[in-house]
Amino acid sequence: MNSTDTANTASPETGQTIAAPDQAAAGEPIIKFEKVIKRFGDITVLDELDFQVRKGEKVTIIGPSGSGKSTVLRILMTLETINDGVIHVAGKPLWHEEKDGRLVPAGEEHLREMRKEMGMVFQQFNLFPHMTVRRNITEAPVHVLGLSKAKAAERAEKYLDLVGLAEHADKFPSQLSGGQQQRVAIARALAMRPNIMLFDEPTSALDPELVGEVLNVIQRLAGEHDLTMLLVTHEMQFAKQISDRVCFFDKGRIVEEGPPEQVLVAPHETRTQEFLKGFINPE
Ligand SMILES: Nc1ncnc2c1ncn2[C@@H]1O[C@H](COP(=O)(O)OP(=O)(O)OP(=O)(O)O)[C@@H](O)[C@H]1O
Repeated sequence: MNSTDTANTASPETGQTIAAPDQAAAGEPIIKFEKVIKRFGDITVLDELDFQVRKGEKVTIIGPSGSGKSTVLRILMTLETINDGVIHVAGKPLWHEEKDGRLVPAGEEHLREMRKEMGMVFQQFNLFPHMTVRRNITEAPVHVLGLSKAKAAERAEKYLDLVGLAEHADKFPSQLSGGQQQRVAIARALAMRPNIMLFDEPTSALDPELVGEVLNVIQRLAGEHDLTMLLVTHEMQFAKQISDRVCFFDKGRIVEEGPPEQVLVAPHETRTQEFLKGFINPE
């Protein structure tokens, strides 16, 4: 199928036929959710979600517990499937692939390729405890990207330096503070050179005095013009500083979105106003 063709597609889970959008047209957003439905049992977590992120944009998702924020990131990272709808990442369907001119549910190889677009930083760091910091960072570049050990080690050094941990390469995660572990996790994600970085409440497992060092690293990354960032956080002041756009999620839909000065400081929607009452005003 060329870039102007359209085709009918089967939903990855239901097999239902859905219309396929145009591929990779110029100026397309790097992330595009179209009428995405995600259910866990009887609960509809994403309810026909339409959501887009442009290349290089820094977008923060806020919202009450259970509103589907983490699910959006986990679906992008292919850790959760979708029940219906279509997602495009970098102009390609994420959960579908082309076969004989039709979009069909994606196979493992397609998902593996698509994952290379994204790096994710989790709440709980998720480092390999039995590997040194260096090995945590070189593992995927060697085994997934096929880099030589020497090249991967060079990369690890570069990104450890970026997160201010160059001298800790030979330590094990248990020898580091939570803030340092999270910075290693950021270096590990960056070492795959993703176009998109996903952050899922990266500071919520940290003691308050360790939050700043992680936010500083993320803030520095936000200065990277080409890196697209999608961040779930409850750090409203931080969201205000780094975001081009803030999306307020509730019950699997975007209730309000716009520049941080609007959504976080002078929200239009009552639900956004109610939610933000629980936080210190980020003005
Ligand atoms: N693997 C799963 N199995 C069953 N239910 C799940 C699963 N993952 C998430 N859920 C449910 O989906 C809903 C949305 O979860 P999600 O983690 O996306 O919310 P969230 O907005 O990120 O919330 P929080 O701020 O508490 O992390 C919740 O009701 C949650 O219990």
